[in-house]
Amino acid sequence: MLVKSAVPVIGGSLAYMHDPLILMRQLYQRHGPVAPVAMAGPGPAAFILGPEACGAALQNGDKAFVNGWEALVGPFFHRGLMLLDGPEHKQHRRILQQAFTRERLAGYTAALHPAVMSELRGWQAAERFPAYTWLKRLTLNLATQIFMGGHRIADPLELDRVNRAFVDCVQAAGAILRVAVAGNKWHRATRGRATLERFLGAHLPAARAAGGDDLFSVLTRVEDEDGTRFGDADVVNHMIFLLMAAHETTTSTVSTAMYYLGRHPDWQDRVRAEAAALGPTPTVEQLSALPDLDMVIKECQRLVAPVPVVARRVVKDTEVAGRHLPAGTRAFVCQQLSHYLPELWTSPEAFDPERFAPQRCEDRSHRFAWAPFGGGVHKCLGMAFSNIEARTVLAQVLRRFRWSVPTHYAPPMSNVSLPYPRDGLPVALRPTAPTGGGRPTPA
Ligand code: HEM
Repeated sequence: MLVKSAVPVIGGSLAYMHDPLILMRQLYQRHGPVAPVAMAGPGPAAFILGPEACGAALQNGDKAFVNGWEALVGPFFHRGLMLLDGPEHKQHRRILQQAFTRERLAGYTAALHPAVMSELRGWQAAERFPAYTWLKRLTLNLATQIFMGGHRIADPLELDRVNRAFVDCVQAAGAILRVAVAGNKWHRATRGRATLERFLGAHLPAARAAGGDDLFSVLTRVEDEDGTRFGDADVVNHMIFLLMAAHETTTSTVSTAMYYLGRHPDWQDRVRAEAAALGPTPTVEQLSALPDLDMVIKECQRLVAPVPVVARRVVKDTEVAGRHLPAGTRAFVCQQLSHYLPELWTSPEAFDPERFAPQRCEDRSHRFAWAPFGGGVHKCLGMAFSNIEARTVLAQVLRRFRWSVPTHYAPPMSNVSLPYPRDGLPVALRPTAPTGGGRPTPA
């Protein structure tokens, strides 16, 4: 029986929050690719470990798995694409894909440049510049501009309220107390979700009429090959989920890159040279052809996967890697462990972007050796957009600043929901061309 040999009850959740990688390694050593684990929540739970088992669960050959996100983020990201299953998921994905074509990407990218430039004007040289805190603010403001059309639809005060409501929804995903009690995270998120629904609902007719290139406008008119479009409620639900899916993950990638580039000035100089060769408003094609930056970003997503685990629920008895998984099991697919397995990667703890170079291709050691964007029918729909956004932000930061972190500094990570540096990632930030200093105060 799966739960019998589980690590002590609540042990799994606490051990995960302490250090997910240590927990995954221990379970893999003790149990192999399917490990029972006691995680907070109803019913038995198992970690799916190693590339073979992760691949099998993600590809879901016998349709035994459905998404398991509802209990974790469901109330606030209700009916987002990742929370749908079966034919309904397939149909919504088909329509949503039309919002992420190469042509649309070019439109979003053109809007990204001025927005990033304007955000970076607030960055100033400092000995302890909290890079993560500022990146988070930057990507949130980018989402408001690129996704919602920004100041076209609302004044800055209203947009601030919307941003706060959105942050409240995201924070509830990691709440320990998962019921609303006046003033707690769950309560704030419940109000936040209502604010977002009201805001987007009120602006939807204008977004439809505007026919603009921002994601909100685009979602009101995209259709699949049969001409099926989203209803108003679906547009709102997808917008709220997309804001969440895009924000934390891209922030994590860029912040991890700032950390490792701060520790490795040789790599920082290499990628700065690539960024410097770009014009101020590079196209999607130009941003896609930056081999050093590409390797750095992949390496950062390997070392700190923005989504270390994806959640599934077993709906009929099945087998993974020869191990029985009964219906009702909550399955956590741990792609982060695969990123550190010594049988797949040379010196997996080391920052070594060239492992992705054509002559080494360590990521091809197994189809699921490197899987920060998941796999199967739920594979990330925003992968291309996120790559362009991360490259745009990093290229602009590299052109304006150089930075470093102390030799033995490693950021203390929070793993309550998606991983982030609890100390805001302080870096010593200097302009590439000296223009004076100042002490930053993020809002
Ligand atoms: C570094 C950045 C990102 C990472 C690492 C990431 C990772 C992931 C992962 C692992 C999944 C699969 C979840 C599952 O299988 O249950 C996923 C799904 C998804 N992501 Fe991303 N994501 C990123 C950025 C984005 C962005 C920028 C967007 C949108 C603009 C986005 C939109 C989505 C959507 C819509 C899904 C659901 C796909 C489906 O269920 O069919 N993601 N993402």
